[in-house]
Amino acid sequence: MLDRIFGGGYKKGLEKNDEILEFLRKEVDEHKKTIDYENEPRDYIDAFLKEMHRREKENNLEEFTEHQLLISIYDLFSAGLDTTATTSRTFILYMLNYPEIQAKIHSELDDVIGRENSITMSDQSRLPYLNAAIQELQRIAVLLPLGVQHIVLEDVNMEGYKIPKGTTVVPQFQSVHLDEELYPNPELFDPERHLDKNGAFIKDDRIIPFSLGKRACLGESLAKMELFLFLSHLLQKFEFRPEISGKIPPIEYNTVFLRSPKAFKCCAFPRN
Ligand code: HEM
Repeated sequence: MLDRIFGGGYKKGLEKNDEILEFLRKEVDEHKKTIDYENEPRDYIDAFLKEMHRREKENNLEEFTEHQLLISIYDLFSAGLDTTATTSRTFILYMLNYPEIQAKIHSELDDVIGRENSITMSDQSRLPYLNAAIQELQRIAVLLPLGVQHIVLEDVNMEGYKIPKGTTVVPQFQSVHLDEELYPNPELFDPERHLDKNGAFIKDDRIIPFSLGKRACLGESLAKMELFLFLSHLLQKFEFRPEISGKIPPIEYNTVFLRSPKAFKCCAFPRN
């Protein structure tokens, strides 16, 4: 039935799913052969296997099963890879469309870090313009326009609306991120929105790309670190220009689960 709706895509999806799980199963089997239960875990799989091992002795595995291990690795990769990669791709697209902003980030990086020094998280507070550009990116990109569905556990009254227990709710980040009362001319990429008159970075708690609450993104701090380190290093080393001079790729998205820029080409020139 689902295949008739999705034109064969559902079956193919399930097959791909099995291939990924098989790949992960082999990794777990390799770990089982080489793990040293007495020593520090080498990685997440070791840590999980160690906990399984400890619980096996107590006959209390609960959710620490091998299936759960496979699914949680799958979750971490599927939630963690495309999200940061797509956000980075969106950033490059904006740099092509806003060369004057790219030039400002270049100049801040040159002044504060230089072109040869490696950038670490301890440099973050010294790069207010870059932080403002990343916050603006996460506002305007609206990476997950439909968030993740949740079910209301009890009756809720919200600003006069009654949401009965059991209702499925779908957060819409764009209703805040692109609200023109909060962000005049919301489609304009403008890092200056997030700087005070002295050029200091202002953190904006209304921008919530990682959602809120108990089920908010598990990888938020990792993702923020990744974005800062990837994007700062990319712009420290490269200048991004359109593939054909003057032909700037338009800001257009494909939206499935993620809002992802349509494929575009560009050139990365080393900044020597
Ligand atoms: C720019 C990067 C990212 C964005 C914008 C993002 C955004 C989100 C959002 C909106 C949710 C749904 C929260 C909810 O249900 O209300 C979520 C869930 C989740 N994210 Fe991320 N994410 C990013 C990167 C990552 C990374 C790097 C990881 C891990 C390596 C990760 C792991 C997860 C996991 C495991 C969940 C499910 C949490 C749960 O249901 O309890 N994410 N993320």
